[in-house]
Amino acid sequence: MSNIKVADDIYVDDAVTFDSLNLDPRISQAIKQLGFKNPTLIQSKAIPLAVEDKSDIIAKASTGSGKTAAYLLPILHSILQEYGSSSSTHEIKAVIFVPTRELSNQVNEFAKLLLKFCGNLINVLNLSNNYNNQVLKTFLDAKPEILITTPNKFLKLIEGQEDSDPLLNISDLQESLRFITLDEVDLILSYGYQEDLNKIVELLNLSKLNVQTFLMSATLTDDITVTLKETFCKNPKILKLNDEQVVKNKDKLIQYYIKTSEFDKFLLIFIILKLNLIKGKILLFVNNIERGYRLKLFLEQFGVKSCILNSELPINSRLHIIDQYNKNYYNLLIATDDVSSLEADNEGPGEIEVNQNGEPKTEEHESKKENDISEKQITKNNTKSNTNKSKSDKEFGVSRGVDFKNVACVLNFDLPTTSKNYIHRIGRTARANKSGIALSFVVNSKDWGSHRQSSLLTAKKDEKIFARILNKQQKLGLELLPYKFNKNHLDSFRYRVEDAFRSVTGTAIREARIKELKQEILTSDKLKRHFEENPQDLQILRHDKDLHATRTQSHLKSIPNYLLPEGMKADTTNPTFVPFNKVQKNRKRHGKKMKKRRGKDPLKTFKSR
Ligand SMILES: Nc1ncnc2c1ncn2[C@@H]1O[C@H](COP(=O)(O)OP(=O)(O)OP(=O)(O)O)[C@@H](O)[C@H]1O
Repeated sequence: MSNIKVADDIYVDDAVTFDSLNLDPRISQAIKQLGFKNPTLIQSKAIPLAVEDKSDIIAKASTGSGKTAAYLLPILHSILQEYGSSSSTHEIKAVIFVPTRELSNQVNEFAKLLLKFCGNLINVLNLSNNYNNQVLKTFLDAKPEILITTPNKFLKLIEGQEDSDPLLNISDLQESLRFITLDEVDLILSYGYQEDLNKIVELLNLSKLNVQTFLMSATLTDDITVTLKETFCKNPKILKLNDEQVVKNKDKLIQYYIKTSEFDKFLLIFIILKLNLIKGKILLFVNNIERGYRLKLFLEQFGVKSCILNSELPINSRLHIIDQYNKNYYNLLIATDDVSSLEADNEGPGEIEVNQNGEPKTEEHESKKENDISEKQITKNNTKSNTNKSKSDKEFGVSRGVDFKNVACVLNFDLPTTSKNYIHRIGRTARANKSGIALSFVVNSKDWGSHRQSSLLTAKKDEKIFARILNKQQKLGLELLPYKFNKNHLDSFRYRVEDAFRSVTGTAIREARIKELKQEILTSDKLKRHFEENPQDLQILRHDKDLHATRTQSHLKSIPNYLLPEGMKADTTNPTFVPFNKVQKNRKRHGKKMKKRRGKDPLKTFKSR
């Protein structure tokens, strides 16, 4: 059996078996091997409609409800039915559009698992891999049955570019294409791919083709549905399976919040991590890349290891980080959920949009003269953090679609800028029958801007967004609880936290960012070939190494006994008491182990070819 995670019980449709769906036996065999016993609700509804009625499908179903298989299974089954046991000629039959490279990779991996027993009958090409034109041409000439791509990449292939002719021939495609999927369709649109999609539809002359479409998302507004329906579908079946499912899941996911000032977020995260208040793996979201490094460097001073994931890192590193996180190599992943690319909430009146800096746009904001000095400075800081945006990957996204495994807690260090994105972020935990918590820091409006270095533009609207989040969750019968802790403990740690925070200067952050980038580029490009040949070496390559961009203050790494809250203090009268910072001993042993391993570090022994 594969070690792939299975969907949460609440999504599974016990009344239907995979056998009753009469899928091709080669696929049924693969499904068995994945350990999937019954289809999920969205699968049991969508598959017969797609396979037997050949209907177009528009599906709105919760995160983690198995939407990927709901469109992949009918597509694979139909191609296999057409090919039978052999196919003399390969043809491009399906294009799966995704918003991000992370998702592209995930769909690719999943499709390959489903095709395990099909030999080379159906080939899949993941276009998020950076192939050069010659290699790409060779791959495309082999006519892989399924292309997984962002709309922009696909458009380049059919339109050609300044320096190259189109790599895909439109009339061939018009002849062969049978399926189009838009996965996480609303995100595809909010990533600015609408224009690309329009051009693709026009170039392919889609309305004249006999193509079956699948439009999938967890959050799909009626407006989007109407627009897409007209452009892509012919009499689609619309399946909406969200909200009741979320409600059923309410015992598994507990949502907390803490109202705080901006600086106290750093104090809180220090306490939560250093006092081990959350058990298990944490996926922490910040709203821009600079924040991620600031937090990493801040935590590093207390000996708290973390790993960074953002759009600036090369795609190979990003995929490797997600893979290692899923294999439990890291306890804390700091992911940048770049709010400038996030969509606005479509909640009717009071709807908000976000601008380049992640600042929610409102009429009031647009017209207001920004004459508040502190606000100007914060704007400058926040803008600076985005100046490298051109170098970052537009096709990056982790709050949507990515199947992070075993996340015990989603921690919104920075609150998202829309309630919709909140739903997507918290959907990364309490998956696959596991329970989880979501904890969100909400900045009090009155405190916003009072501490310039820790301030973030998007936090100015935290209370407004939070009200919307509460409202949306309440409609689903869910609640957000205040996270209870003793506020007096904050003050005893304030001095150390301020000290550590001061060391994380703008220069330190810039240096850390460059250092990590260089490290990751080296990892990504030069070592790619080495790792292809020696996959076992990948295990040694960790992404949570200290960046050491700040002055080291070793006294900060452990908490003196007198600062610990009652109950965590070492009981010197009791010889069996295990003190809070017992890890020191293990760390030594661990250190030895690492020393031994270091000899094998491919970064140190690798010779470029
Ligand atoms: N029938 C099934 N039985 C058990 N597990 C399943 C089944 N179908 C899919 N899964 C598993 O459920 C998990 C979630 O599936 P998937 O990623 O397709 O969900 P999703 O609806 O696309 O979620 P998101 O919107 O978060 O991307 C995956 O780990 C997948 O392997």
